[in-house]
Amino acid sequence: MNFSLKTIPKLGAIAARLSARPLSTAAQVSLQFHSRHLVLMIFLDALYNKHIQFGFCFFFFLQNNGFIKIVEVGPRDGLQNESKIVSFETKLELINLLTNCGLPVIEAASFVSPKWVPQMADSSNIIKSLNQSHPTKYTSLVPNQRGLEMAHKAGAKEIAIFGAASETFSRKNINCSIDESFEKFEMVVKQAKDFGMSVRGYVSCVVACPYEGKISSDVVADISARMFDLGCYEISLGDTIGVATPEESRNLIRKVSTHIPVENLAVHFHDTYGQAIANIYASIQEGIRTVDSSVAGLGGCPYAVGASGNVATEDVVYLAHGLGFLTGVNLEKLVRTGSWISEELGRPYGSKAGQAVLAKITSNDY
Ligand SMILES: CC(C)(COP(=O)([O-])OP(=O)([O-])OC[C@H]1O[C@@H](n2cnc3c(N)ncnc32)[C@H](O)[C@@H]1OP(=O)([O-])[O-])[C@@H](O)C(=O)NCCC(=O)NCCSC(=O)C[C@@](C)(O)CC(=O)[O-]
Repeated sequence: MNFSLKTIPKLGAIAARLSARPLSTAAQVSLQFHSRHLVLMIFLDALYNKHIQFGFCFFFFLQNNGFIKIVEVGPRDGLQNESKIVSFETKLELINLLTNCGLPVIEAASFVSPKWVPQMADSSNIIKSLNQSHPTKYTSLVPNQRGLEMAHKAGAKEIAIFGAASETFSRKNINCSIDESFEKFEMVVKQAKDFGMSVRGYVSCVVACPYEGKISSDVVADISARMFDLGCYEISLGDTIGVATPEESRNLIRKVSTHIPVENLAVHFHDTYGQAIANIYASIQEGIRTVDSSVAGLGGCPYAVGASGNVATEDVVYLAHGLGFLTGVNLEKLVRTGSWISEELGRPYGSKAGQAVLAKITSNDY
């Protein structure tokens, strides 16, 4: 391999990250500008020179350190709370635009009761209209057997079950106790696996509940472990009402990751108190590499009054790229998508990074 003056600081940066030390300023700058090319260059170089072991090490590094997987929840979590019904065409256009931005996972639908969440009533048609063999994975919420059957019939390849660490929230959200929800989930996960689907799991109210207040991290760890043991490949920790602070997020991840490997955890922060980006930064420092977010910061949970939208995907992408991680997401396309859907919904554009990039795009200075 040819080492150049350009590659040395970048390799130093990788080594620094591997040894969990902070990046030097020079390395941060060089990573921000060259990381995509560097990744490709090192990997191809390793293969070309038959440095197979090095190639595998690097691939392992990429899998575990260099890539932040963003789970875009805008079309589901973002839209489910909109009071005016969003047309099928607009939803589909949104999902297709997000796919075109390079997002690896998009939560596109929700097979829940249309009486409870009318906005998601067209989920079957949405899933039927998506190309399920596209590299972007499309996932859907499923609360019970009925929802699973509908998702399967529509052609869904992945579902997400959703429970809570609060008894009251569980009853308000899915009309059953935590234990009853696990009885349903057990059957849903088993049948989903028989259908060849993969299953993600959500735990809501991981820091606090809108009805019960503070939630113990021991309870969260226990519920998350129960869900993981059912066969979910990933557990997303939901700060449903967006009250967490970075220290609380850090402590929570430390606690839950004593039960579940950190690679199988995701974070899902709402931004009610403007702490979501700080919480994600703390989570990344604790080893989290999967982050849920919503384009333009859309959203809110219908059963958590006052909770604001998810952290904006644009802000997460800007943070991740700034830290030298890859996301596979084209920020400019994402910003155009975020600005478009905000206009469609008649809302102000809810991403700080998005607003800044948009100002540059429109002044031709990007
Ligand atoms: C779970 C249920 C269905 C129980 O609702 P239920 O009323 O107890 O259910 P049921 O079995 O008695 O059925 C009642 C009616 O709903 C129908 N039904 C039953 N199931 C389905 C289904 N899957 N799809 C379509 N229809 C369904 C069923 O057929 C029946 O219809 P009817 O006979 O009256 O005409 C209901 O409580 C529900 O739909 N809840 C959904 C709540 C929801 O979507 N919340 C928002 C998502 S969670 C969230 O946002 C948090 C998260 C994930 O983002 C993470 C975070 O931020 O914390």
